[in-house]
Amino acid sequence: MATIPNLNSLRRGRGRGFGRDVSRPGKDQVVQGTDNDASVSRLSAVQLGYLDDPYATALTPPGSATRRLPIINRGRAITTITISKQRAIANPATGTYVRTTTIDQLVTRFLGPWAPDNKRKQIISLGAGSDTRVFRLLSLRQSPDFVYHELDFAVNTTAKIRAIRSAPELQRVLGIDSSVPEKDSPVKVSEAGDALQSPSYHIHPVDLRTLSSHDDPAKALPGVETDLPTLLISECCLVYLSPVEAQKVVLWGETAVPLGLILYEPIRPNDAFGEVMVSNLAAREIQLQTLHKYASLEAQRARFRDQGFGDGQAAGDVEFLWKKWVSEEEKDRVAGLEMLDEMEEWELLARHYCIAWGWRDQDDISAFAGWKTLEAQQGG
Ligand SMILES: C[S@@+](CC[C@H](N)C(=O)[O-])C[C@H]1O[C@@H](n2cnc3c(N)ncnc32)[C@H](O)[C@@H]1O
Repeated sequence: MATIPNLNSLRRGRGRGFGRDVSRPGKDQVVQGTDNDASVSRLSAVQLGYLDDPYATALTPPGSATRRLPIINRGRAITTITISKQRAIANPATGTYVRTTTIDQLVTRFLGPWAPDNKRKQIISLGAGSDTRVFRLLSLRQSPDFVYHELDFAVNTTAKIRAIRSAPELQRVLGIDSSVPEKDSPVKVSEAGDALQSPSYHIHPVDLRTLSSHDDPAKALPGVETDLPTLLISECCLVYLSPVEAQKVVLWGETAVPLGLILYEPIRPNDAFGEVMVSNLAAREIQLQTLHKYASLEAQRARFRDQGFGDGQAAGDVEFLWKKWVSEEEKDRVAGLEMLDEMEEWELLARHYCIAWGWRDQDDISAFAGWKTLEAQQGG
């Protein structure tokens, strides 16, 4: 089986004082474990035909595959509880159909159609966990016109690199050829097995809370280029940081301009469904630290304005995105996959998750031009 060369030549962050993972046992372990929810839900959605993702199996821990409820496959969710007739599904990590396809659309428009002379772009995925997006993108674009960085705690980056080492389909996408001597391979893995570097894809073991102590992203994260149009993605990640820490991560990202930001987060914690969602999470010792501060679509948009995005911000909850961004043909296809008899429940659930996106073009660079025509939701 092909393996990734384990070269000692890659210097890791440890001991060099930059953006390294200094995570703490206990609370951090619970947060790190939320990636498992995300990967299991992704695999469930793939196995049932919601998503076409040939990399989901390889990146889901063996033996953890479970079939999720239909409303979770279509939308997203967490542990089930009964409030009168309604169940608050509250899984902090589930990225499935609506969220995945919506973020895919934003990412595709940011990258633009592939062309040999495309200006390179950069994507930084915060708390990427076992996400498969980079593999899907690399397999679609003949010659990558982007560089993709994934950041997460070392325990999760190590697990991901281990999965890559044992999955030929992932290695093929990265251009790893087992017949090529290690020293000539374009893919380098750190001695500890927690960092990976290649021309188009980097995995960094880093605690996001340490990033803001470094002004220079290129020094904090090897391979980050500060002159490329850059998109930060947080799929249910910044919500685990305190509001101040989360803001510092975005401000840190500003040093690479122009900057775009996509957030996928729960909202509306103060109605009956939201309260149960919060208490379900608390039972798992999970606290979504920014949830009450950014509790509505309007609060999410204000968050972007406060962070200097001005008018370049928009948001929609999952119910809106399903209605407006998914074609009728695709809705019919998805509707035929599973019986969904909990329509009210689905809508309730879908109103409690949102995607917010913001962009800051500079000097008329049009990296985010494709976002400006997308329909966003008005109101709170
Ligand atoms: C709910 S999972 C989402 C994973 C992935 N973004 C997805 O949607 O499939 C949250 C991820 O954020 C990571 N995370 C949370 N806080 C972090 C921090 N301070 N530093 C690095 N990673 C963090 C967790 O380890 C976990 O992998």
